[in-house]
Amino acid sequence: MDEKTQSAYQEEQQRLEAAKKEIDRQLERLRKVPVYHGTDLTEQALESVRESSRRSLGRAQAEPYFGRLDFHETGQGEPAALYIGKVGVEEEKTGKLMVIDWRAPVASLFYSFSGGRDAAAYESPEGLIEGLVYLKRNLVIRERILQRVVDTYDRETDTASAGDEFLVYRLGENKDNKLRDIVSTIQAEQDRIIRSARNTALIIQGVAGSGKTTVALHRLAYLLYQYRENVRAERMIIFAPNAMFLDYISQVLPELGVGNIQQSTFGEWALDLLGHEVQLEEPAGRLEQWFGLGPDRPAMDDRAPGRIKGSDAFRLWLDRCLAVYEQGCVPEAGFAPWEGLVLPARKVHEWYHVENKHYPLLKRRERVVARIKRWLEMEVDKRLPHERKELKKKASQKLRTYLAGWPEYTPFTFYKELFQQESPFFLAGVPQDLSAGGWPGIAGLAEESRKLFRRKKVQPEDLAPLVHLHAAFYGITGDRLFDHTVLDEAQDFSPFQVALLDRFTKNHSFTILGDLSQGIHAYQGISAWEEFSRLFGEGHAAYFQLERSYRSTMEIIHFANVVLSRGVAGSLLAVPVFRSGSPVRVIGTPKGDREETILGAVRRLTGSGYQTVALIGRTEKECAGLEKLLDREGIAANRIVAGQSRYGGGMSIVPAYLAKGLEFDAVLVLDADETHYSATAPDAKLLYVACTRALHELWVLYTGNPSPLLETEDPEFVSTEQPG
Ligand SMILES: Nc1ncnc2c1ncn2[C@@H]1O[C@H](COP(=O)(O)OP(=O)(O)OP(=O)(O)O)[C@@H](O)[C@H]1O
Repeated sequence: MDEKTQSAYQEEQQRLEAAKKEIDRQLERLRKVPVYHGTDLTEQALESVRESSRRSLGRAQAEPYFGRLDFHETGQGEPAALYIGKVGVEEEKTGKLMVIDWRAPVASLFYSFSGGRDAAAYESPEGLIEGLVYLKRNLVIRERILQRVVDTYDRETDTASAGDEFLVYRLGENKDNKLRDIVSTIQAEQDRIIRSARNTALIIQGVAGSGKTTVALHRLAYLLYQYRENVRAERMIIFAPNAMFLDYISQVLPELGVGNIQQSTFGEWALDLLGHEVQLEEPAGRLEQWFGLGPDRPAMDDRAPGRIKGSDAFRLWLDRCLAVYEQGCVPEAGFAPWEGLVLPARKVHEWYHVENKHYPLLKRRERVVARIKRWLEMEVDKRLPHERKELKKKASQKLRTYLAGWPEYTPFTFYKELFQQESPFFLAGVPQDLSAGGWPGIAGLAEESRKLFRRKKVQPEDLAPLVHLHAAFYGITGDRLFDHTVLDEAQDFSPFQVALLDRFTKNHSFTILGDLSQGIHAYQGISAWEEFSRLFGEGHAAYFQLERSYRSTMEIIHFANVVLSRGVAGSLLAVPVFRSGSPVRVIGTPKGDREETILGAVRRLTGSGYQTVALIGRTEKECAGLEKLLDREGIAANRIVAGQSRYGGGMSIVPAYLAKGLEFDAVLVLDADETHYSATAPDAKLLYVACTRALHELWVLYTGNPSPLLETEDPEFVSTEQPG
């Protein structure tokens, strides 16, 4: 350690001792105050403030801060040393900020400043604040002990070289089985997204490992801090592809001190809203259909049911059907409860189409029916008392018949009817362009849907239409509205889903993140982000692109980029952080040696001290075979299957299509031959997903001929030697 570093270390050591003392003292004092359980409202409010302080200080105790920025604000006395941590802490006596919350405006400088003698600036509620940065320092404190002091900028020497070095040090660490917060190393391009204004739909295209999921979670924490008067955690929601992924990311928000944010899959949310009127068809068969091998795989193009039912055109078609229903649902004839009396159709139409126009469809029906009943009662009352009983009986029978011509649909019964060729809505609603071949598969699709609906089952792509109908029939109540909505793996969402969620989200407040290159569910997702941005209308959406990848070593990223570019022309390629590791190993073996090679590779990787290792197969069946193989050798592994809700970590066996979003210290991709991964876009995306799950080490195994997507030539990044 040179002299300068030593003195910096000592200075920080002293400062840390003082900070710990102050935090401990405050916490001790607060813990001594008995917890108030009474009913006095003022006392309750005070208790809630104390409880929140106890929690914050408790979190600050182990790691009070992670960064320091010496900033001299223009026009102010002296440079101030600002310490930045996960929670803000005030010095009790002076009220001075001892630690600044990472989300505070001034802390943004810590992330955006990348060196240079020029003035730096940050946005504050009072306007733009300018000044000079003298020092930017990263501090690693673990369990109250100062472990590292790294200056990433020093004005004296005007150096800003160590920024990446510190990041690379953090990235080089092994991962346990959960995603973690990144507050100490948020990058400037990520920070811009995190701190973007609330009332815009952010669409973030980011390469694999660019921190999209992590950034979205940090953004939630930021919004809760910055707009605490207007947004509530329980009114925010994260939609993720499956329950296991939600489990995998479940640590980040608590680490950031945020609780109570709703987390769901789109399916769960929709089924709940529909009161479980329908059930989802088991996903396994569908996944097998799309991710199986052989010639029966359907084309992932616009003819896929998910693309049709998820399109905006389908939503517009539904709206036309609803309009047809709305126009024609009130019976043509008037209501005649008994001979000589008629409630003219004109009157009922007026009640429905004019007076109650602003109510949702079924609410309107309810109100008009109640009105007819009131009218009837008044008419009965006008008659002689001894006639009334008989007339009432007759009238209710007539009313039943009258209302039978005005059916009370549920979202599902209405939707079901749209798929019947003879339905008036189906015929009246199908737009010309569709029947003229806009949706070539529509007839087959309708037939498939009819079969499924008979069993009261639906596919995922039916859920957005059903919720759309639900909203038209019953409206959207205030308690269903979100202050902010996050869509992770958004490339797998349909335009219909996004347009629908926009109705449930206040002020287009969205964070939509994904990667088109990982769009392996192209049978339901999108092929360009404009499919979403145009839904929000001019000025309501902003687009960001993240190109740097933080997860994997340079060698792995280089290798994965080749896979992608060989299958998908013109795709956005990841730029690695300068972190070098071992070359990717591409190992070809004769068929008879496959099992031995796999076992050898597994033993080598698990013996290398990695905490998480994944064997990524192509199909569910092949993964089951791998599980058996390891089991026979007494090697413990968790096989990941569709629909599971927990992520176990350690050694995993997983089909590539379920590995999306996850990451592992080391990855072994199996069966990367020409049959399993051909030079097509869907296969390239799948193999790209598999390869980009690896942080530090990637091995790719094949028997027979290698996949044409594999790079086997470049010795700088790839080794084809058999491991000794
Ligand atoms: N600024 C950063 N500092 C440290 N680590 C980072 C940073 N940004 C991202 N990472 C790490 O990179 C990895 C990838 O992050 P994340 O899973 O959020 O990326 P992603 O873009 O959602 O990936 P994918 O699309 O491949 O699922 C994680 O381990 C995360 O902690």
